[in-house]
Amino acid sequence: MLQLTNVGKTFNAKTPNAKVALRNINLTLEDGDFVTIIGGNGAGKSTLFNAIAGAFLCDTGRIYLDGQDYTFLPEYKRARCIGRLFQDPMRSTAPSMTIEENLALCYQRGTRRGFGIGVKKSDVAYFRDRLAELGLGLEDRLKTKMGLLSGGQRQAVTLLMATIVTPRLLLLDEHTAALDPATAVKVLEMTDRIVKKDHITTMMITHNIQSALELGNRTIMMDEGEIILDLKGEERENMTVEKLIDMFSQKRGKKLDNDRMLLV
Ligand SMILES: Nc1ncnc2c1ncn2[C@@H]1O[C@H](COP(=O)(O)OP(=O)(O)OP(=O)(O)O)[C@@H](O)[C@H]1O
Repeated sequence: MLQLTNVGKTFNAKTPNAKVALRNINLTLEDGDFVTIIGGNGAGKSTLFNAIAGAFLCDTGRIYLDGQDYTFLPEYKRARCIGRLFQDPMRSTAPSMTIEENLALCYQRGTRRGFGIGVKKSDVAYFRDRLAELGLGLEDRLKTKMGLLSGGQRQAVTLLMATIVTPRLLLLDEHTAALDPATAVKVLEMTDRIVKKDHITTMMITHNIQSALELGNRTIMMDEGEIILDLKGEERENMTVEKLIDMFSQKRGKKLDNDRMLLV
């Protein structure tokens, strides 16, 4: 379970450039919740992920994951339990290392077998099986360097790397936004399959409102550092993109503004 209480963050505090990026965020996720997150430009979505992952310490509030207080834990320690994917698939991988070496690094980190890029023979069969599940034929390319893969293939392997040891929390920051539409659909299907199979508590930022309403079991909308809508159950099932945009305008007295947002 993830719990955020009164989390706040202001960048450049006490300067003319002060920017309140998170305002008093209160949020509880149950185990296995899959929450999609939408919001306009600068709403605070990535900052929320940075706060949870420990890219900086928050000014106020506390963060708990599975009962452990993460508030002051350094980022590298949180990374042992929090998987994170970014828009750029290369960000979390070593391009000059092979698929199996990249997977081995993540697998070893989880099982505390020490570091180094040695790949255990006994693990190779497991990697092959997990890669086969992706349905991209990558199980026969274990020795291919990550840098030679297409964007979609890389993101699929990155997803596997982040989940090869089941994380307590998975943060997906527009992880399909840089892919062509057909590949994005494939990677989203993979994501859904893995998250459901391993019952992973997941948060996914997306600029596609339709897929935000279709994937997962809950949708949060942010604006100006606040959570302004939290949809689940029947209300979410009956929600449409048009209704959501209307709700935003009514609540905030302005139009939803995101140059990358897909409104249809
Ligand atoms: N390191 C930083 N220093 C100063 N301001 C920052 C920093 N990181 C984020 N901000 C500001 O905080 C606000 C929230 O940014 P954030 O990146 O979280 O928005 P977002 O919802 O992810 O937006 P987008 O969809 O445009 O990526 C923005 O005004 C942004 O300029």
